[in-house]
Amino acid sequence: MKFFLDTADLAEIEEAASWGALGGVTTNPSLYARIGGKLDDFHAHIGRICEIVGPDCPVSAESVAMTRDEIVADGLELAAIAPNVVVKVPTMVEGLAATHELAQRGVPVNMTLCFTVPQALLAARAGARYISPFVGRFDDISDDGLAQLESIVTAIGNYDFTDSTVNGEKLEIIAASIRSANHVTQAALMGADIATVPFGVLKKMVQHPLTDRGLDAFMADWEKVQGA
Ligand SMILES: O=P(O)(O)OC[C@H]1O[C@](O)(CO)[C@@H](O)[C@@H]1O
Repeated sequence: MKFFLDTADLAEIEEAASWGALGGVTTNPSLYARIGGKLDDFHAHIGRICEIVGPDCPVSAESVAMTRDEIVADGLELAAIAPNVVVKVPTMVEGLAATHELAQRGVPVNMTLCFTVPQALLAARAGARYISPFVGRFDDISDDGLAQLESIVTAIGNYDFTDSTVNGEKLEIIAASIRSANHVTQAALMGADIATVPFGVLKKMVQHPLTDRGLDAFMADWEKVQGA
């Protein structure tokens, strides 16, 4: 499993990148609004993220257009920011058509707001590079987000999907809307390719009380050795 950071916050991205386990970044309009982002700085901000993570880490930037032609135009502009930009497109009819065209023009697409197996299969058929099923938002409405993710992982895994770009990259599933380290564990066990996690969850993934307790004991014993 690869880990993407789900944030538009440059300090969080810099910190997570320094840990050496960061595989990419996902942003969305809400995350950009959360850091006080301004419309006319959006492209430059995505460029800064791409620079921090380097060319091997995909950075998802979302189109906010609603028609296929506008999404394609938007997507081409976003893709021109840096070679590692992935255009995020909502799973809807106009989004499918735009994904198909963008992929054929060599632009990798991450289909977002994906909740069901039929949506995921259509996104895959349209040529998406990534599909982002949301886990936490199902939990928010008293449904089982992990069970929904598992259905999508199983259904997509029944076929051999590649995206529609020239090189035909393997389609990857991004477990999105992740709320806890346990979401990550379960997503990995069911074989999701990627988890995109908020920085708070990434920090929790490193922690365990037995690690803390063991470290305290080792440090205390080492003090004894030094005093002997
Ligand atoms: O439910 P949340 O925590 O807002 O997460 C929404 C998800 O949507 C995405 O835009 C999907 O890629 C991610 O950025 C995020 O994981």
